Order: sequence, then structure tokens, then C-alpha cells
Amino acid sequence: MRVGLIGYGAVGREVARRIVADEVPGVELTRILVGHPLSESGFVETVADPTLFLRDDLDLVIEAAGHKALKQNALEIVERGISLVVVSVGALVDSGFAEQLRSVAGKRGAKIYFPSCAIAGLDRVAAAREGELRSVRLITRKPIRAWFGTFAEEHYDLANLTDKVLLYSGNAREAAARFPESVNVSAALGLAGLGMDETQVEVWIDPSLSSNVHEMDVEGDFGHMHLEVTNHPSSNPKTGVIVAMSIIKLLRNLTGPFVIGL
Ligand SMILES: NC(=O)C1=CN([C@@H]2O[C@H](COP(=O)(O)OP(=O)(O)OC[C@H]3O[C@@H](n4cnc5c(N)ncnc54)[C@H](O)[C@@H]3O)[C@@H](O)[C@H]2O)C=CC1
Ligand SMILES: O=C([O-])CC(=O)C(=O)O
Repeated sequence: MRVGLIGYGAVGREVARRIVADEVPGVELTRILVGHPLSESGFVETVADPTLFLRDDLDLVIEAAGHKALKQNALEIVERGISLVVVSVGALVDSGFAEQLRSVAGKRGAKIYFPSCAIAGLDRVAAAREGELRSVRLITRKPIRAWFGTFAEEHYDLANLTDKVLLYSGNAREAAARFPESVNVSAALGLAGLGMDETQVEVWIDPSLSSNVHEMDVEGDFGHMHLEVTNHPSSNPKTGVIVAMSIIKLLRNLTGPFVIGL
């Protein structure tokens, strides 16, 4: 499987490192699309021009570069019939973009994969939707250092914060749009379950934490799920180390005989 990667940050570097180290048999990293021409992977060709990136046949593209990069590249990728792994799932809060993506991919026979990334239980929530799903709630809490460079920094004196702050309470559509680099999990949960508008979300700055915590509460015909995940941060404090692992697990599912955790 010839794979292209968009983004060479915390997630992209780790995914690239693992593929190049031959951790996933049958997967070859062909090329990386970087945001800045000077970025170098050292071992795989990097390009800054999307046209060069897509210049010959890739089987799969992994996006790990942010909402804007996804929106810039996704339609062209699926139009070519190339399947796509979406990490910046929050970009799908734009329902026009989401529907176009679904429609073009459907027509061209491309698959769009949404790995669990930083959250858990998407398999169960998506299955629960086959019955009546009554409520889906998410509480995301991250330590202070995860909020520098975000909307939160414009409104709070982060360096001197000692108490917990409720940054946002509302739905997944708005949460993922307001925190594009930090609360993609809300959009993923929305996509899996009740939709972006009906998925209730709270977002907190929590100075007592050193990891990122996502707590889910889901109720429906299937029963009740209460799940809390604690994500050790990666080299990017906003992003858990599990995100790159989740992509590698997806690649293993796509290439190996056993398909686990859908
Ligand atoms: N679904 C989920 O659970 C999660 C999703 N995410 C999403 O994944 C994205 C990547 O996360 P990290 O690697 O931690 O971020 P990062 O900020 O460490 O790396 C992003 C990289 O993408 C590059 N980039 C930006 N625009 C680009 C473009 N147009 N073309 C190519 N490269 C471009 C940047 O230069 C940077 O190197 C986040 O922005 C976030 O949207 C992150 C964590 C969890
Ligand atoms: O890695 C995490 O804990 C979650 C995250 O950044 C996101 O959902 O965008």
C-alpha cells in the first residue's frame, strides 16, 4: 500500500517514523506534503506543493495537518479515487464540505477513514446508533500548557491561572470550530452518534491535570456507556500520543488479515 502523508508535526512525524521503521508490513510511505518548504523528513521525499504531492498513484493519504489543510486537499484526493484517513475531523463541522466529501468519495469509490485518534468508543457509539440513541455527552479537560496558541489564550491569563475554567459549553459543531486544534474529538463523536448539533460538549482548562482527559457519557437502547480516557501528551501538548498509534492500528487493519476494533 503506497501511502502519502499530509503534515509533519507531532502526529505526522511519529506516523512516518513507524512506517519507515517497517512497523506495518505492506505499507510504504511514498511522500509527505509539508506546510513549509523547509521542513525535511530526512528519509522520505517532502513536497510543499499539493500538485506534486498527488503526482502519481497513491493508494491512501493520511491527513494530520489541521482543518485548513484538510479542506484544501481532501476533495482533490478523493476525486482521484484515493482513500483518505482524516485526523482533523473537526473540519467536517462545515456540513457543505462534509456532504461534498461524502458524495465525491462515493462516486469515485474512495473510502474516508476516521480513526478513533484521541477518543475511545466510537465503534460502540456508531453501533448504538443502529438502535435509538438518546444522549451523547463529552467533557474534555486539558492542562494549561495545552491551551497556549488557542482561542483560550486570547481570553485568559493562562500563565497565572490556578482554578478550573469552563471554556465552552454547547454542542460538538461549535466546540470543534472554536478549538480546531484541540477538540476534534467532539466532531468525531458527533459523526459517530447523534450528529454535531445534538452532541453535548463541555471544554475545560484544568490546571490540576498533566494529561488530556476526555469523558464520555452515552445512553440509548443498547444501554449506557461511561468512559474516561487520559491521553499522555505528545510533543504537541494539545495532542495525545495515542493519535499516531491509532493511525498505525488503522493501517494494520487495512493490510493485515485480522481487523480489530471497528
Ligand atoms: N481526531 C483527533 O482525535 C485529533 C485530531 N487532531 C488534529 O490533528 C492535527 C495535527 O495534530 P498535530 O500533529 O499534533 O499538530 P502539529 O501542529 O504538531 O502539526 C501539524 C503540521 O501540519 C503542517 N501543516 C499545516 N498546514 C499544512 C498544509 N496545508 N499542508 C501540509 N502540512 C501542513 C504544519 O506545518 C505542522 O507541521 C491537529 O491540527 C488537529 O486538527 C489532533 C489530535 C487529536
Ligand atoms: O489529543 C487529544 O487529546 C484531543 C485533541 O487534541 C483533539 O481532539 O483535537
